[in-house]
Amino acid sequence: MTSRNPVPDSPAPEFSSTPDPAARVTRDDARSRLRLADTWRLLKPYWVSRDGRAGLALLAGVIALNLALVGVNVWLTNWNRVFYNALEAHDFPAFKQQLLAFCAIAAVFIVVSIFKQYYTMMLQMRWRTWLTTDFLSRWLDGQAYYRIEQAHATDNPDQRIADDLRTLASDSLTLSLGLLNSVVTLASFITILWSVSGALTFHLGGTPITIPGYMVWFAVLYAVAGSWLTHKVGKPLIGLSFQQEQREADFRYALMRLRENAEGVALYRGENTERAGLLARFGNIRDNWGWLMRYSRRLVLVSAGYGQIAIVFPLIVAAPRYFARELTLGGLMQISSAFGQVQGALSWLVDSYASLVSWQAASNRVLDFEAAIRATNRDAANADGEHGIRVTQGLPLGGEAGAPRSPIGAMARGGAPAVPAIAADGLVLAVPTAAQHIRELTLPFSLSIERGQRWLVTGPSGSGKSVFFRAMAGIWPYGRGTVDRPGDARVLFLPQKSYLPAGTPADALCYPSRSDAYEATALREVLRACRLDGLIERLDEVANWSTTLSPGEQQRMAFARALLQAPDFLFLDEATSALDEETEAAMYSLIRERLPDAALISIAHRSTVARWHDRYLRYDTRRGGEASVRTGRLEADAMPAPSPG
Ligand SMILES: Nc1ncnc2c1ncn2[C@@H]1O[C@H](COP(=O)(O)OP(=O)(O)OP(=O)(O)O)[C@@H](O)[C@H]1O
Repeated sequence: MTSRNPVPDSPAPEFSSTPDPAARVTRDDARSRLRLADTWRLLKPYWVSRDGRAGLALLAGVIALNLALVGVNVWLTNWNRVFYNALEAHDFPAFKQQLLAFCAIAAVFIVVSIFKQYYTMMLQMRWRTWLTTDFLSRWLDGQAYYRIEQAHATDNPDQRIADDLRTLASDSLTLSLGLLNSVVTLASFITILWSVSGALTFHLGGTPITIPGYMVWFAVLYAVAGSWLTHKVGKPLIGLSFQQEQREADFRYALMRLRENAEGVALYRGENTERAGLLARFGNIRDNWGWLMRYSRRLVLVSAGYGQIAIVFPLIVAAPRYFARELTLGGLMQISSAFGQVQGALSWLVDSYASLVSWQAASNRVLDFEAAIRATNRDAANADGEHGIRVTQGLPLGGEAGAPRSPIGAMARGGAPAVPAIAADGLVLAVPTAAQHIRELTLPFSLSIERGQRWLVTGPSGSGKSVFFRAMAGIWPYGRGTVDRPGDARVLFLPQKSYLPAGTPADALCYPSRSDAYEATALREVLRACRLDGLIERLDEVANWSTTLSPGEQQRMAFARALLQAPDFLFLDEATSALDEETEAAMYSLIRERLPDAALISIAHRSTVARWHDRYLRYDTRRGGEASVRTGRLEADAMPAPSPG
């Protein structure tokens, strides 16, 4: 039997088959660049916000604790000298005394470390909360989330909000506190090292040359060389890390889709195809990981080599003075310790490079996301009826009294409806196709939908009926023309696939309001009216209702929601397609009875729906592909026929 698993059980592959993605990303785009100015623009707003004041206070505390830790280190270095000198002098009482001193140093170190960690974590979460709230608002406001998906403007926004913002907040703090620590450590130890290292004198061409504080210069030289080399070797990792995150998110998304569509896959017995698809995505992760491994190997070679040499480097450099008996063993150990501190502080870049890489990659991903939100908002704001559908706010419903009712499709001069209505003027619907092009679905048409009217929308599958609904909802950006909507109207859309939010049936009925927005008796009543008696006792039961309820039950839930929320305009997109004819009639008669003043607009293929409507909007597809849209009065029980042309 052959296995369909495309990943062999052989030892780890060499990852050599794919081209080096680092070469690609470093060459072409911002994903791999160090974008410190842009990143700062991302980080700054929290610190000047209202919550930022508490954050600043916390930051001050954390900095103070960090400084205290540096102080403890200075204390420890001095202790080193005294302790080793006591050892060298075989001075047992001094040795015991220094052990006690060490206990005090260690106790202070432990307590300060605990609080530093605790408050740093607190600050990280405060900052992350602010960033997450801010980005969630930007993503949800103005329905940017919807337009981003339509335009495929960016990948995996969920991961950018959940993971990249977390990395950004926590690593920004860790890295900047580390940098601060390094600067303070450097300031504290450089004088110590300068004073204890003494001067080095050597002869160059017979001329004696003296370098004062020579250990300091060695430390600086060593750290600068190490940092330069690390940056040279490690820079491609930023782009690779960016891609790794993206591929991980793609894989997770594919797993989630399988979970959500478990029934469909199971019915098709699509496991093998799913496995192949999932493993292919995982293969992308592995490929990139291979390149990450290679570049990390080089980085570790540099940073580990650098760290190892740093252990003996000060001893070697100080050895001439020790063997010339200019230094005691304690002095040598103090020099070694102070050199370690200075060189360690100067090596912040080397030590933090791996974290810097993932921090910059996360920041670049958030910057990308931010740019996508901005671009989609800008496109929406720039929609002028010529380049995108313009949505305007028309007469409020309250302005209706005494206004003349317009005939079907009639518009007042200037394109605005004469009475409060949801109206389209010169509307051309389009859909995006490959490579930033759009395909127009319809010829221009105008119409006005007023309260109390009952429209049936028909036409061939794929002609653009649902797109028409989205345009009337004001969420469809592609096309031309204007959609005018009364600002105060309650408009409810029941899409083909009813949306049931996670939670209880009460949540689903009241959505998008909170579940306590309506009386429980009202909820029970609409459930009963929509023949969902079984849910009455389970109103507050949390379950995965979108997989538990049958499609017909879900459609009746949508009707119950409509009855409860009593909209002024009710759009039904094949909302009874899963119901038998008798139940369908019952649902429509409920709507007619209980919402007599509401405008009802239904998309339907079934002829039985026609009798509940008095007007029609019909798509007639032409040879060129675009559909012309006809409107008219509907005879009783008549489905509008396609036009002969
Ligand atoms: N987000 C989108 N991106 C690109 N094309 C889309 C998008 N949504 C819809 N389309 C395309 O627009 C066309 C019209 O789709 P629409 O869903 O409006 O058809 P419909 O008339 O409602 O069809 P049906 O009767 O089968 O439900 C189709 O060709 C569809 O593939």
